[in-house]
Amino acid sequence: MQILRIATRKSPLALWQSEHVAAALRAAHPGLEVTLVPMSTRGDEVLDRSLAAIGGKGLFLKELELAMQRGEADCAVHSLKDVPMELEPGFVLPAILERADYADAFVSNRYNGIDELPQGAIVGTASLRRQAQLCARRPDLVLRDLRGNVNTRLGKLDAGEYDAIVLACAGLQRLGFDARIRARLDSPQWLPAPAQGAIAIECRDDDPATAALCSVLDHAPTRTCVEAERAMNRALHGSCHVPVAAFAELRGERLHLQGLVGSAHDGHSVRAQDEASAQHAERLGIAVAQALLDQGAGALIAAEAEPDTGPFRS
Ligand SMILES: NCc1[nH]cc(CCC(=O)O)c1CC(=O)O
Repeated sequence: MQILRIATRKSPLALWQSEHVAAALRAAHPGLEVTLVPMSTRGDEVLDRSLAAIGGKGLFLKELELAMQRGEADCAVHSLKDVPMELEPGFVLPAILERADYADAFVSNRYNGIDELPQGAIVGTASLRRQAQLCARRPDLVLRDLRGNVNTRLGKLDAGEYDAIVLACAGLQRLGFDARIRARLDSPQWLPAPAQGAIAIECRDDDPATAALCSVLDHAPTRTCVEAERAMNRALHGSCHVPVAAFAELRGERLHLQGLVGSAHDGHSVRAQDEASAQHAERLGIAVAQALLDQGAGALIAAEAEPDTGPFRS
């Protein structure tokens, strides 16, 4: 019998996503045995310092990629929004699964949305992208760092450390916390991280057998959308510690992309949007990035990109 070993982080969300992929692969390939290889990564262990400061890029992937190189696992499952814009050489993404809810969630035990928060309320998020959008909408809010996995973050909210927090709807829904979503923060007023809500499978590029097994889970419309979002982020230099948001959607044959670059400090932000044929996803991403740069996005990114300035990612 053929066996496929999936390397995964150990957080509840990572395990859920890997189990989800394992079940889909078993259903697609009767007779295939699929097992999980849970691993710790540096990104999971370092919770007290800014991830950006310790070299944010790919922190959650490195150990899983080493396991694939050592032959201890065949593939790895990731939240695509945590995957660097430039994949490590020697690796490919044979499948990007159909996107779940792309939106951010407003979570609070007392308030129903951002506009209901009292003056000076404390909102927790480690994401510069979320901080920038909060600050643009409500400059009076006090933004506080919030780290840890989804369960940990909800625990800190419940302990009274924050009036509200912002998380991804997809992660909450996957873990059964739908009922905690008090408001969906939706486009066009609020934009998600590039590729938020999409799960990707990674494998070695010299392992076509694994790639072929995984590729049955690929969802072409999702791939098209996230290609545009990631191309935009890449063109902006998009490491993960800049406040960049992007959301693409297909309307028939046309692909629409909205992008935002903001400041987590003064609420200043620039936005752009454009559309193209679905075949030109990458070109569309680059065009929207250029439109953002034309409006001064470069200075916003440079201002946030100094080492040690702060938290990371979305
Ligand atoms: N930054 C961590 C992370 N990576 C992916 C998700 C959610 C699931 C997804 O976007 O697919 C989360 C949690 C969050 O942002 O609330």
